[in-house]
Amino acid sequence: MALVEIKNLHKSFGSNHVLRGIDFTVEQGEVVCVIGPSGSGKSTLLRCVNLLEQPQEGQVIVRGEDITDRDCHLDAARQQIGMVFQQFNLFPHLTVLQNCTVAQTTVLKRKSSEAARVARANLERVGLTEKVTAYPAQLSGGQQQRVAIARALSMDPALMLFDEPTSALDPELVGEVLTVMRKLALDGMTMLVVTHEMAFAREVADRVAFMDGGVIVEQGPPAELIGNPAHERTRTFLRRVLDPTHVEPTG
Ligand SMILES: Nc1ncnc2c1ncn2[C@@H]1O[C@H](COP(=O)(O)OP(=O)(O)OP(=O)(O)O)[C@@H](O)[C@H]1O
Repeated sequence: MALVEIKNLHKSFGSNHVLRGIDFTVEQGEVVCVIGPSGSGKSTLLRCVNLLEQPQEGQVIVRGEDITDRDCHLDAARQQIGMVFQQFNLFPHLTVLQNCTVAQTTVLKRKSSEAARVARANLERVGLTEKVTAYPAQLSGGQQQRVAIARALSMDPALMLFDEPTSALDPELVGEVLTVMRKLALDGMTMLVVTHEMAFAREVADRVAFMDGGVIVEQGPPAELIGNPAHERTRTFLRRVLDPTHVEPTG
């Protein structure tokens, strides 16, 4: 059984039909990167998987449970899914450690000593042990994003969603976040990653999906999808992102 199964997912905002029937699975331990042009619906797809958005049609099934079902226990379903956003969304008035313990104590009802132990272990995983008492404003963007990753990991998710986790970072800080993500992938974490970092997709992903116009146009192993895409839409997109100086011929 796939860890996540998405069936015929549709999502509209008013008359804007953003997701137009997505069928997609993520297997346990798999790293899947979703690439595609701006506005193609990548973030909306992740937000539907995490139920930050309610799809109008279709199902998201996590470990056999349909989390779009009204009777599903939403909090329990969400706990299985960690999400890292483009903006780090840390609480500015809480320390690094507190940012990583607050949901553990309030949502999972862990004792504060246990929450702190789990948080420290995850801060060590992202290389930030020495920053536990710092506040977000005292950290670089790359460090803040690594705290956001440690915070999500501290909830013991079955699946981690990443929505363009390096897009808000200065270029010199991108590498440290990708290194942490690469390590998680090697540790066997199941990850669904929306990214423009093609080198990461090529080197780390087990599978890459190209999304355009609210559908998955094609998907496959990175060498195939990036190296030898079947669809012209994919080739056009890849030409643009792999060679930003490329100018499409007009007329
Ligand atoms: N909460 C919302 N309300 C209204 N429209 C929305 C909302 N969220 C997304 N949209 C619209 O849905 C479409 C797809 O947006 P989405 O952010 O999913 O695309 P994307 O592929 O992630 O783009 P980008 O790479 O620029 O982040 C856009 O037209 C966007 O304006």
